[in-house]
Amino acid sequence: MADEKQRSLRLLSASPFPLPHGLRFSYGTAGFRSDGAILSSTVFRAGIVAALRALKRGSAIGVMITASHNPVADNGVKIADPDGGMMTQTWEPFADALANAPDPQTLLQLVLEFAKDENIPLGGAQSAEILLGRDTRPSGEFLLEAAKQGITAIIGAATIDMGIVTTPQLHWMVRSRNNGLKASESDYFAQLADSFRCLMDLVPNEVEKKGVDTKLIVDGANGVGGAKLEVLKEMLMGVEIHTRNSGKDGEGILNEKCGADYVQKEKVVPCGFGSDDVGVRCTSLDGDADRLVYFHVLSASNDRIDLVDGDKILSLFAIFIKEQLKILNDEKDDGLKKELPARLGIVQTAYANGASTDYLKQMGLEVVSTPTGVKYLHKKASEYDVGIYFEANRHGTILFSENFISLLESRNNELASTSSGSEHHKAAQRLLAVSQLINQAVGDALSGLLLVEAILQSMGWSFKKWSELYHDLPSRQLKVKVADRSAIITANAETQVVKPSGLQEAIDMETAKYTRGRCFVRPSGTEDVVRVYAEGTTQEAADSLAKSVAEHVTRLLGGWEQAHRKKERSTSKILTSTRKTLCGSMNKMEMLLI
Ligand SMILES: CC(=O)N[C@H]1[C@@H](OP(=O)(O)O)O[C@H](CO)[C@@H](O)[C@@H]1O
Ligand SMILES: [Mg+2]
Repeated sequence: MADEKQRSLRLLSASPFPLPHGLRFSYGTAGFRSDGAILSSTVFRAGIVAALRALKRGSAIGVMITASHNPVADNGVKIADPDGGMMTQTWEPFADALANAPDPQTLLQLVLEFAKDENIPLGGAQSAEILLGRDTRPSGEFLLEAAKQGITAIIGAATIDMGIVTTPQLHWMVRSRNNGLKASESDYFAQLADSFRCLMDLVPNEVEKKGVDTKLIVDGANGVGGAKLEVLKEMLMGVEIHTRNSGKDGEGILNEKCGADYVQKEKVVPCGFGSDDVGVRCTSLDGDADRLVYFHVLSASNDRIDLVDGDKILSLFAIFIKEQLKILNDEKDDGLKKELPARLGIVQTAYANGASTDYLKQMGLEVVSTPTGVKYLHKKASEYDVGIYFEANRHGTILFSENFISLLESRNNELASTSSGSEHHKAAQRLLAVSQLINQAVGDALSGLLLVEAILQSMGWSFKKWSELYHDLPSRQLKVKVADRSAIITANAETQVVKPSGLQEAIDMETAKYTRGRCFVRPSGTEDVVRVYAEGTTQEAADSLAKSVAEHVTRLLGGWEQAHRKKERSTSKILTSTRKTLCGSMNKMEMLLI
């Protein structure tokens, strides 16, 4: 045992991936993210964190190499906890410290101290599994190897390479494996296809007779989602899926002028779509297929779209779930009044369009707000029997509590024997199918789009009807580059600035100039920018509110333009020299692998 421990420590201190000089890495909104060329040390160290987490929890942990909607040259790494959710925030400071340890000795010291504090057995007495996945980025292959080396530097930790997968697939696999369920990619596809079929079988006859448009064109962002959908669609009935920008045969560049982030932010058609698609239901995934937005191409003569974003997808899901719960608890059908208590909660962030929040509240739903990032929304949603969360950019899912599912299952069994085929029974079956279809680990564009399709067909809704549920308030998002975005500290789910002083007062003063104006600023967790969001009753109002607040941000935090340019120059020098070192390491590693 002592020898094993010695070996582990030797591996750690011989870290083959030096920290790029002068850079700092931070476990942001969705893990570490940066230029893929400078991430190997970070990914190696994230591998160590994942291995320690797996040993601590005695369960499988996930490591996903992706930078989602970012440009193709970027990459990132995030860790999935045993339940398939994001790694607990309490470990983020350790992940940050490890990622920035200046030399192997400090790295080793940090690992030893942390393992001691957390009672993590180092020495091989306990074993642990880490599931690894990556998206289609070219730097992914090398970074995956860096992660493997970090993981296996901790004796007892073993890697299982799941290959190229979507982020939600990897999270789903971790969750399923830890729940003792089948967890391969084909199991994932089978679960989605089965539960989708179940929902389609339950489409009311009168709606089916009327006929609903079944054609859907999917923009795969030239990423992993398009290719996976090609496989999945072969297993589906009742929906006619056409994929574009699926990234095969060098079709296009990842996320470039396509994908959910582009479509949602630019509000224009993605590349590969045009006049032939006017009036057809279209959807865009992002680069790692955990986001999705729907749209209609409005006219053959320009690139404008009618966008249905996360807020409206959330509203559609909320209407459907609320309706099924109502039917289930409705006395009329068979006199079998048995209340199935279900606390339904809707979780949004400050980026949710104000019109959506008003709409959901008018429907009598409980709506709460959290800071940006799935980790906050997911945690909040899990406090409900049924919690639906979405970011406006469409990161989200529906969570069902274990207690609710077990009550629902027994209710379903009871109804199957007493009133099979009744409306109560169908509602119970639909809710169970939704809980199987929608990814319980994390937001998932593939399962999300199948649920949207099934609900539209169940309710007999056209895209137009859905899109006209409510009218978004005009909004504008701006990015402001400042020398140090961490100088902004926010409170109240990021709607108020606490520091620097004077900024919130300036925002309040500008906002007061507009009817129904709303504006907030926060430092991005994934890009080196401060984000400004503004809403108003007209586009001009939203634009001008955002612009004037952006000027205050620059006034109070800027003035460091020069410093920023200096920083960029030195970063680009670092990047060039790191790329050279990296090529050396890659060659060395290839030799090692051979
Ligand atoms: C306004 C916005 O779109 N923010 C995005 C973006 O976070 P920022 O911290 O704002 O950079 O990336 C996150 C991870 O993908 C996503 O969760 C979030 O919604
Ligand atoms: Mg993503």
